[in-house]
Amino acid sequence: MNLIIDIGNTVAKVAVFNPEGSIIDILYCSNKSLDHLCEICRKYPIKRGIIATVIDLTEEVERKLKSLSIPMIWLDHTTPLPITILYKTPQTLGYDRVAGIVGAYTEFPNTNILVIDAGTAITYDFIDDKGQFHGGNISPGIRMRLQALHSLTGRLPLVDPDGEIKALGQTTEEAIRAGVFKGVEFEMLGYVERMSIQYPNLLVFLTGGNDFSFETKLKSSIFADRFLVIKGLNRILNYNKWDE
Ligand SMILES: Nc1ncnc2c1ncn2[C@@H]1O[C@H](COP(=O)(O)OP(=O)(O)O)[C@@H](O)[C@H]1O
Ligand SMILES: CC(C)(COP(=O)(O)O)[C@@H](O)C(=O)NCCC(=O)O
Ligand SMILES: [K+]
Repeated sequence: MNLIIDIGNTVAKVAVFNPEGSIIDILYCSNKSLDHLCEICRKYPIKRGIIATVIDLTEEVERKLKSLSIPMIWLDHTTPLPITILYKTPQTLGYDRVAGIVGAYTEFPNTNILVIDAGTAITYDFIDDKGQFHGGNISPGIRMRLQALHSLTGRLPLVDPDGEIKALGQTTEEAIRAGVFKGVEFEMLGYVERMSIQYPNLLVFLTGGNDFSFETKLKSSIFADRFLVIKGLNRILNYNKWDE
């Protein structure tokens, strides 16, 4: 079994994959403590693992990871990948972005793909049908936008993301929630429409912890897969198998 650890800015995902590449278990953990790590390692016969992080690890997490008795890959810009990275600063590129792209390209090789990862931040990443990752863009996530409207203004409240999303708000709360969610939706659809013109056979993946319900025509051409990043990490781990 493979142990996959994806540490994001909000939450860590700890998953177990079987040799056939199916997810056997996945737990959401604190990215400050990896509180479920020991539990999942006791429960399954883990043979090897991979970890990708976009934050500096706490001492507690470092200690827990170093205490694992299995070989671990610490994904960085030197790790061999099944794709080509054309990004000009691979050493600062987020490993969750790399993993998401690998996950998508593994599922649909030789295809132009846009991966949208709506997490703490929202990332838009493009890989071409030759397996070359061209780069992408970074945009504030849902909670970040709600937080910014509250923190960076005098009177706006901190609005909960859960609630009705109207086309046009008629209260302050509705106006903020609609402004954030519709803003994200139109931003995403703008990327999809613009890139679909440049790459007619473009496939679009939507992943990340935020839930979206698209009410527009493009909904059909978007593959939603919450587990794209961990699937990509599993692919990278298997691509670097050393005990064969
Ligand atoms: N169980 C959860 N824990 C934390 N955030 C969650 C959860 N489920 C959904 N979210 C939302 O998704 C965002 C985190 O997205 P995700 O991609 O899972 O995390 P990260 O950005 O840390 O990789 C949060 O900002 C929050 O809006
Ligand atoms: C853009 C991100 C913050 C997204 O992380 P997440 O929202 O998944 O926590 C992360 O990919 C990151 O820290 N990137 C480093 C900068 C770059 O990718 O160029
Ligand atoms: K993420």
